[in-house]
Amino acid sequence: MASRGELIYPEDDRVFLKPYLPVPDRSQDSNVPFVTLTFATSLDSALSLAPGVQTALSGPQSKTMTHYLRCKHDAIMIGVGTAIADDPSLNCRVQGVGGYGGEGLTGQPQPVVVDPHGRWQLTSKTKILNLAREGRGKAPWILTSQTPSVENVKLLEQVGGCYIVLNTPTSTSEKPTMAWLDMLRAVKDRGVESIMIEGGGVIINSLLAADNADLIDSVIVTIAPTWLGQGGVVVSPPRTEGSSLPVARLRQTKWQQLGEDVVLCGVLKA
Ligand SMILES: NC(=O)c1ccc[n+]([C@@H]2O[C@H](COP(=O)([O-])OP(=O)(O)OC[C@H]3O[C@@H](n4cnc5c(N)ncnc54)[C@H](O)[C@@H]3O)[C@@H](O)[C@H]2O)c1
Ligand SMILES: Nc1nc(=O)c(N)c(NC[C@H](O)[C@H](O)[C@H](O)COP(=O)(O)O)[nH]1
Repeated sequence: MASRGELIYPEDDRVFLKPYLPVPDRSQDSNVPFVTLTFATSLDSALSLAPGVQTALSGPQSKTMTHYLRCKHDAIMIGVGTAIADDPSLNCRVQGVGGYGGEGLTGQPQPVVVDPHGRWQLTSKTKILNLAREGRGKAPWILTSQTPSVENVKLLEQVGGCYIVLNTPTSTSEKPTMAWLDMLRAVKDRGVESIMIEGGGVIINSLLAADNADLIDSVIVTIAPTWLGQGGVVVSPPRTEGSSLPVARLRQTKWQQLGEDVVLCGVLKA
């Protein structure tokens, strides 16, 4: 019996997800990891009420599914917008899969934050650093394209995290500047065989865009029965200029009701 606050993911539900999970050794010949794109969305395709606002969409069952997914991947990636908005933990909190609360770090995903322009100011109160200090999650890697601040490096390295500086051309504007292939190769070079990419909007929309969608192996979306309304952070990837075709379509789809939500799984590759 689980005590209060513990998450449990039933065996039957695990079977449903299996075809979409990373296959051991599958990507050994590849120079990028197995990529699962996963997020929770409203009926109007919103991830949150507004940029910078953390918005609970998943109910308890689908939230547990997300945590189970975390333990099935070597790494978990978010954008700096999400890091700043959510002050996330990025650990797996499902009972019995290892890693949380005294079982060491086995089974915990490596958090990776995409922060090309060094927007994320770490402090002694940053949740993920404290969790790493307490052995309840791994210390993050931060992918950046510019030299990080001395203060941030110190706080990060104290708990075992690091910056990974990618030598891609930078711009002075706050526009994404790092190529997906370079980011995924960088983590693969450090031993990551599988990664789940959780968001937010800029991350998801740029990954789903035509040039990058081939990098995605699986898509697992939680759809919550709610409309967040206009002004939210929306999943709606850009269409190739001049094209009147849809950006992407899922194949091999399966749907599962989890509590009041539905979980949609599929693949993008033919
Ligand atoms: N519902 C969900 O599943 C879910 C998941 C994640 C985040 N969220 C929410 O989404 C919101 C944040 O979304 P957002 O769009 O503002 O931020 P984001 O997390 O997508 O981060 C955006 C930033 O990440 C960097 N970035 C993204 N793609 C990049 C690329 N290809 N190359 C280089 N840098 C890149 C850039 O600095 C960009 O400004 C928050 O409100 C958060 O709570 C919801
Ligand atoms: N599955 C899911 N359902 C949601 O309703 C929601 N808001 C998110 N958001 C995704 C986001 O990437 C992380 O859930 C947060 O950044 C917080 O992560 P923690 O729980 O603190 O580890 N994800």
